[in-house]
Amino acid sequence: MNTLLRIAIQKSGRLQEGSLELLKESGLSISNGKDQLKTQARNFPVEVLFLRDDDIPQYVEDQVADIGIVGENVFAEKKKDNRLIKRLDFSKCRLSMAVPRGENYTGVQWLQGKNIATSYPNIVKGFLAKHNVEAGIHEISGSVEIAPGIGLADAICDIVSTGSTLLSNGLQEVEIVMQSEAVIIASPTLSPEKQKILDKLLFRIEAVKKAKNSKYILLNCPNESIEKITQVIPGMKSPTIIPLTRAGWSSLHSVVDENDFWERIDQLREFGAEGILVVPIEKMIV
Ligand SMILES: Nc1ncnc2c1ncn2[C@@H]1O[C@H](COP(=O)(O)OP(=O)(O)OP(=O)(O)O)[C@@H](O)[C@H]1O
Ligand SMILES: O=P(O)(O)OC[C@H]1O[C@H](OP(=O)(O)OP(=O)(O)O)[C@H](O)[C@@H]1O
Ligand SMILES: [Mg+2]
Repeated sequence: MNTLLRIAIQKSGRLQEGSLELLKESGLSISNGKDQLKTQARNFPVEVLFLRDDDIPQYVEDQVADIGIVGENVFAEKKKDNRLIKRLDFSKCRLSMAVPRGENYTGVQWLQGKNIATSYPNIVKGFLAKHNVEAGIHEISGSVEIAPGIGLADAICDIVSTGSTLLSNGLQEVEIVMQSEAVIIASPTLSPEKQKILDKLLFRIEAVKKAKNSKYILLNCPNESIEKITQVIPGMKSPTIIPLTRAGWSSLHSVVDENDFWERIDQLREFGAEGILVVPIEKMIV
């Protein structure tokens, strides 16, 4: 029988779309019917399991799944026998402490002797121990932000992204406990056949991730600026230079990092670049 790598992803929720999109952009042809909990890629030796995200670390530890995509917060909370093998740049959020607005929060010591509602008791325990604070932990599985308002707790520790849930529940964020994003976790041991499939998949994922963080850039510039512009956008090896029919001018093609994109554009314009075109890159193999 042919070996299949089993990948567990969230059935529905905040991670589902990003996880499926990543696998599809990596060239895997996957059909996901509404109530389908298991499917095999048509063109790659992979089987996808659709599960509750909280259960994924256990499935990976038990080797029911070989790898899984979860939030780093869930990986840290569950403390299962999993390896974190790749950060994926989506579902970015933070796990934060929040207290009712209007409370005079003076620092972590404020939490001493208080009650904290959270779905992440292990992470909160670790945070409190690190700061030598003793507090009660009230574990609830959802709608955590409601807890102070109904007298269930003095503070909460939950996921924050835009902060709008905190705002609409009259809470203020006071401590960032951890930053999180979607990650790939793997069981500690994989057979050589499965490891080979995983390596192939990780290579593709890296190409997709790099492409998302980069843009292809084309511009026209006077020949005397080529050297300076090359220093600003060196590209993968070096830019491509194509002479224009207009004497003394060239077209320069390169790759630019999404993160410092606007800064680079300003520098390029200073050096006389004109007709700048910026286009997305679909895959990038270095
Ligand atoms: N507002 C947000 N912005 C960005 N990422 C988020 C946000 N909320 C949650 N996440 C990330 O997505 C993960 C899944 O969140 P979701 O709310 O879908 O979980 P859930 O309700 O526990 O789902 P399930 O039904 O699978 O148990 C979280 O563990 C976190 O890493
Ligand atoms: O800072 P914000 O942008 O408001 O996001 C934070 C909220 O997002 C998540 O809940 P979600 O909306 O996924 O609903 P859930 O309670 O069903 O998990 C999380 O549990 C927070 O409540
Ligand atoms: Mg869950």
